[in-house]
Amino acid sequence: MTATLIDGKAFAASLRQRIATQVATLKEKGITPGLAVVLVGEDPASQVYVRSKGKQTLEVGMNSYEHKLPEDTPEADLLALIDRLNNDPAVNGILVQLPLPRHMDEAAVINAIDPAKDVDGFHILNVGLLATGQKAMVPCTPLGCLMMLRDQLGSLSGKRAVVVGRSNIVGKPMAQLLLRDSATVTIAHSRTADLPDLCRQADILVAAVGRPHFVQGDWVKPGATVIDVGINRTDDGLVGDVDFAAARQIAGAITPVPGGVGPMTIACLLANTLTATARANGLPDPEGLTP
Ligand SMILES: Nc1nc2c(c(=O)[nH]1)N[C@@H](CN(C=O)c1ccc(C(=O)N[C@@H](CCC(=O)O)C(=O)O)cc1)CN2
Repeated sequence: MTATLIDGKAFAASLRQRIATQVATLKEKGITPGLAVVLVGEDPASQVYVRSKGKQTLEVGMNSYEHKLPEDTPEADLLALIDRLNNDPAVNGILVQLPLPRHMDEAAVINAIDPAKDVDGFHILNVGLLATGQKAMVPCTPLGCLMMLRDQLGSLSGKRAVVVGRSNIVGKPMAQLLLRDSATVTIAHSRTADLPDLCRQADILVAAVGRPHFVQGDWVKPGATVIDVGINRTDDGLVGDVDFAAARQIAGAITPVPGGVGPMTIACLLANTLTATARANGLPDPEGLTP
């Protein structure tokens, strides 16, 4: 038996459709959500992502503001731009595309963003709110994974989840979200002892280590749901962190790369922008877009 494919591209398209409907309702009230995306430098992948973000923002009816700065921009100039965006009432969401050039202090830049406009959910305040189970802005990639998991499995309560990867952007917030849904969560990484054995106990296996085909097929528990967050450019093209061909023979359901988690990242960015806009205007959180 081969696993069910979790189609992130289709899921993201239907999520964007729901967001567009809710944006139209807001616009009837005279409110148009605005998302500002800042790109520093010319990293080719980042340029593609920023272009997609701008295009999809406009497609759902929001205003898009793009700021492209040269690679050698002084950090002070970036911080001054963030300050302007923090104080601009037309801007509800601010995102600084990562990675930043090496001369910049990523944490200082992220923490300069107004937490209420931090649609990436990377600000230290949002990290703390999520960790303590309070209303936060939630990082887009883990939020997208959670939506797909809930859709696939219904309740996550009592499931054993293993998250392979401990990054601030994916691994740690993913674990927080799974825990919030009452899964039993282990965060593992490349130095975890007996990692294959640990993964074989997982009903939900999330791979976010950034190493091509790191998770082998025989690490997967029969019937498990496998979420592959990896985006690795190799000579064989774009591949995930999971050996997809082998894992799909054993898993119950699995996300492909490309076409799995990736498209959900941008759809959830739009969802977060809508949420930030609603909160800024004293409205209830939009239906089905927050954890
Ligand atoms: N400020 C941020 N920076 C970065 C984030 C982020 O969430 N916030 N995440 C990644 C890059 N990223 C969005 O910015 C992103 C990555 C991948 C995709 C995607 O749709 N991938 C496609 C394949 C596209 C391709 O060919 O490259 C897929 O998986 O199907 C969207 C967004 C790092 N930086």
